[in-house]
Amino acid sequence: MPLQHYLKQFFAADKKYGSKDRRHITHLCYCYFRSGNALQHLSAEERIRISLYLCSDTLEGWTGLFSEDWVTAHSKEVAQRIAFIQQEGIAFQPGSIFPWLDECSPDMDTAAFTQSHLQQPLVFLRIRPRQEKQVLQVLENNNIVYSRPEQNCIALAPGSKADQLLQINQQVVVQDLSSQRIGSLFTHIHKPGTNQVWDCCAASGGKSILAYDMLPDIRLTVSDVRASIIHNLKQRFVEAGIRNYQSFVADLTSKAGIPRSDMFAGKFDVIICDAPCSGSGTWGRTPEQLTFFTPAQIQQYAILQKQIIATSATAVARNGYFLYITCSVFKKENEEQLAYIQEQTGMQVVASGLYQGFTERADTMYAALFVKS
Ligand SMILES: C[S@@+](CC[C@H](N)C(=O)[O-])C[C@H]1O[C@@H](n2cnc3c(N)ncnc32)[C@H](O)[C@@H]1O
Repeated sequence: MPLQHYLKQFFAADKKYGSKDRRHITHLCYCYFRSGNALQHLSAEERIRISLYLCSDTLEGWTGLFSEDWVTAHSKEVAQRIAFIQQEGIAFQPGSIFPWLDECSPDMDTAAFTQSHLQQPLVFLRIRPRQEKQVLQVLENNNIVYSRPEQNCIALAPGSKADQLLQINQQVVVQDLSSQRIGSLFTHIHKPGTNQVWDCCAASGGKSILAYDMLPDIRLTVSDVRASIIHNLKQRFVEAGIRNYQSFVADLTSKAGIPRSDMFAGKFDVIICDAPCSGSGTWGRTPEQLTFFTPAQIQQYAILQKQIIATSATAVARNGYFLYITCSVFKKENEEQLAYIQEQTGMQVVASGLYQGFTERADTMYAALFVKS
């Protein structure tokens, strides 16, 4: 169970905690998990205290937990906070926060990646076409502090109220920076006429809305193994103004899972395969995974991904495109799947790479775009 849901249930079951208590307990639990596997030799209390020191940009409200020299030495820079606690004799190796570095994509800056878990990622919004002026006006009128890492991207501090002031899905979509950058791969797609696009692991449609906003003349088909998430997608599409699309529920581990699979062969100009994965590029948002993840899961995901690829890739039309995406940092789910797709389908790589969002307090993702010439 995600920590967020666990805490919600915990607070609902015991009403004695006021809103400030809930906020503080939540913060301490998240700090505790952010240190991953690095401070496991300490007692829980001490681990919470040291993690709090490492993860906080400011000790305001918490100074009573630390001696005066610790408070004075506290820096805004994570690297300096790490250096200080090491100098104080606490055995802390940032590399142990995330102990599966050998499994990671070779291109990754592993030192920066492990350290990034000590900081909560930002919230990113994607401005939808023709909404920029109104969106910026709302942010300015409400004195919201933001930055723009990309023309259509708004980066906000966690807990910012901006999403309550804007029309979500209509004016902006909540979408991580790396997902937004993956959208630029759609600029490689050149095809006259209608683009038949199948988002085959659609969840609530984040990538579908991105494709809708970026590809001209698009006809969407969406599916997922979970009926409940397709229900959410339909609601979201209403808000996003997407009307003409087909949807169905399908388990793509085998062709038998697709209704009328014979109708699908070679039908789609673009297939988006945003596959189920370990999510290891997003653990800055769910740091409890650093404690509960077991490496055997990497292989399980890799098998599931291969099955989904094998089923969905047969539906790519001649001169069509296949976009494989994960939010994982593991090479078994990324580069090794690229090799598998090439080998199994003969499709050619147009572009591929790891989107190292952790350098900008965003998620890390992998994408590979193929063409079937
Ligand atoms: C990474 S999420 C997709 C996120 C989505 N594209 C977005 O942008 O919001 C992967 C999705 O794959 C779905 N999935 C898992 N196993 C599947 C299977 N066997 N067949 C089809 N979809 C599956 C999950 O239900 C999940 O919604």
